Amino acid sequence: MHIDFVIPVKGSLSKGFEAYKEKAKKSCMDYGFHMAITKWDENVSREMEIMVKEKGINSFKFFMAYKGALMINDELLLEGLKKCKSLGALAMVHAENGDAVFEGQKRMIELGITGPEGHALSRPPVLEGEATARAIRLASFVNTPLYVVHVMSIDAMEEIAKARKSGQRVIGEPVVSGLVLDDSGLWDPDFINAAKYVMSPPIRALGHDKALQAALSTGNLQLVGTDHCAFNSTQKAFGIDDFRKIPNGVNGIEERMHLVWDTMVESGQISVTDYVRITSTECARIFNMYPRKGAILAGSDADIIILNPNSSFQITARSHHSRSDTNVYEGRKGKGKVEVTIAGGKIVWENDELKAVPGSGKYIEMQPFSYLFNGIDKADAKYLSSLQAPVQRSKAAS
Ligand SMILES: NC(=O)NCCC(=O)O
Ligand SMILES: [Zn+2]
Repeated sequence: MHIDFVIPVKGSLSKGFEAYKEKAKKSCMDYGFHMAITKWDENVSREMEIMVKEKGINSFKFFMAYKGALMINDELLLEGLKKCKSLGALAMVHAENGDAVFEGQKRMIELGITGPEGHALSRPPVLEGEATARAIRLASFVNTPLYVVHVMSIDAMEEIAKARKSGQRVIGEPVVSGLVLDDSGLWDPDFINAAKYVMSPPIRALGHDKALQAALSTGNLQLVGTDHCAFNSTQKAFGIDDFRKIPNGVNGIEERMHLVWDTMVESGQISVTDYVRITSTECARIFNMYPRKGAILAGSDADIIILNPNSSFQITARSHHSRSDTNVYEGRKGKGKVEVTIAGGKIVWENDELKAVPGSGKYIEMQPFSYLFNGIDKADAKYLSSLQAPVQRSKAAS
């Protein structure tokens, strides 16, 4: 199953939902949606309610970056966190300080750095760490769970680890690109090669990848996503003279299971059981689909992969199934290959051949109030009873 991000259409969540349902009609796999919240008014608040109560959406993404486009400020984030809490929906954040990124971009352009390396230089790890810390503190203030998407740096990961250690319900999701790549590709003299690595937060310098892997293996980060958002080289070339115009995003959906196995299990950093947890079970629990998804049990959906640890893979744009002409993992080889995929009890991938029928994927509704909300009401009640306020005072002037 895949959970995609819906962007509202002309500010309307319902229109966004319908547009994505339409696009998904050809889906070969089961799918669900997270919904982005990019502005705030009564209508958005009402529509969030409809999305949760009638449309099967139980998570909303707030962008703390992309100033002038998707970015929301702290006031809106607070409104969103409160609304999510009341609905039992999970608040997700794209955590970068958008105002500072804007400043960093101006700085790079003034220095004459207009190529893809300017993308990484304009939004360093400290800006990801700052926004992650801020979102965590605001979620703590509201007392609602928080999910940090595409954790790319040590700075952000350490904020999540610290909050979890203090007992806060924060989930940190690194993505495959952050786990297995470093930023050197952004300095490639060939623009198209360099531009394919542009995503946000940026792929970081060597060292962040290993630290994120370690955090996954110790449980400081909880699961691995992809943030799959592929653009071909023609689309990436929109930013040939200005890195700010390069569309953000990299591929990963086809590569995730192979690369996580090779990087985490084959290297001995995690067990096979942990591999199942960080690629499947944890996601199903967080988004309240367990045990329908994320488990092999009587009554579950029978979505299963058979991965041969002795078989090897090689990734290349020539043989991948994406329509994009580039692959950010080009040339990468490793151990552990998915040889068979079963969806809903039927074989949909075997002998390197896709047997899935377009349109056979079902929309999976996700219910609110996952396990992350257990006990939140009790903590709120405890907080209220601890206030010793309001103090009853006599109105008479002394
Ligand atoms: N990660 C990335 O660059 N994807 C595009 C949109 C987003 O920032 O989530
Ligand atoms: Zn994002």
